[in-house]
Amino acid sequence: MLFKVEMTVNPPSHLSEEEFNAIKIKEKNYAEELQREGIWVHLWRVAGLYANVSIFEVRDNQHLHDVLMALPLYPYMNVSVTPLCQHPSSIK
Ligand SMILES: O=C(O)C[C@H]1C=CC(=O)O1
Repeated sequence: MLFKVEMTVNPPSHLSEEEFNAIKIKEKNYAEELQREGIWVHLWRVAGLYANVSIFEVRDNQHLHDVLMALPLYPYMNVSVTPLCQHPSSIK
């Protein structure tokens, strides 16, 4: 199942720069692992914003939920999920 996921990061004011950077390193490692596994299929920065537009390929809704809940930055993000299906004019 394919989903478009939009994430906007809201850096917390109660963490030091070092504490937040440590979370960002964990997030980067997890994001790279999910990309290597073929789960995080596309990851695009939204120009001018601390936000991304992503495509996830997962087994089911529960799988997507588990993947998103495990994001180290999840507590500091607004996340929006849109289910995708085949476009009738797509040649893929
Ligand atoms: O920077 C972001 O958009 C948030 C998040 C997504 C991947 C990653 O490494 O951090």
